[in-house]
Amino acid sequence: MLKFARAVGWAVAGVRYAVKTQRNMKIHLVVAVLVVVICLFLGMPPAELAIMSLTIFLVLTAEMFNTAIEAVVDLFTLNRHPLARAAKDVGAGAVLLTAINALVVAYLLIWPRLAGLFR
Ligand SMILES: Nc1ncnc2c1ncn2[C@@H]1O[C@H](COP(=O)(O)OP(=O)(O)OP(=O)(O)O)[C@@H](O)[C@H]1O
Repeated sequence: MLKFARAVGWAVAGVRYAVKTQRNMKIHLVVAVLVVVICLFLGMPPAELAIMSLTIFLVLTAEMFNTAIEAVVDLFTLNRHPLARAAKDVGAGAVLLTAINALVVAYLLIWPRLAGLFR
């Protein structure tokens, strides 16, 4: 049990590191809170809230992996190297894909409800 608690502590430290050091992670978190508030305000049903939750955590998780990749690359070399660039670019590309997915989901689930408010 103590071992599990310690592992959770290290995992939380990882999230704190990403939030502290990554400007994008802070932006993702602010946007996530705003989106959750909007979804609750719009009275979104549970199934759609679950999709929003998955979408939000997908972006945050991708940013965490991207941060880990950047740290490992920088640990390995601070010199310019095509493979270092590829690793960082691919990590950033993964975050971009999850962000595009988030836009699609927001367009499908939030936009119609918001538009409905002004009709
Ligand atoms: N060692 C390297 N060799 C070659 N290209 C690199 C290297 N480090 C970074 N780059 C290039 O610069 C880009 C930005 O790298 P950087 O480490 O500044 O990441 P970042 O996306 O700005 O991260 P952060 O969110 O921490 O600012 C990378 O996507 C990559 O194209």
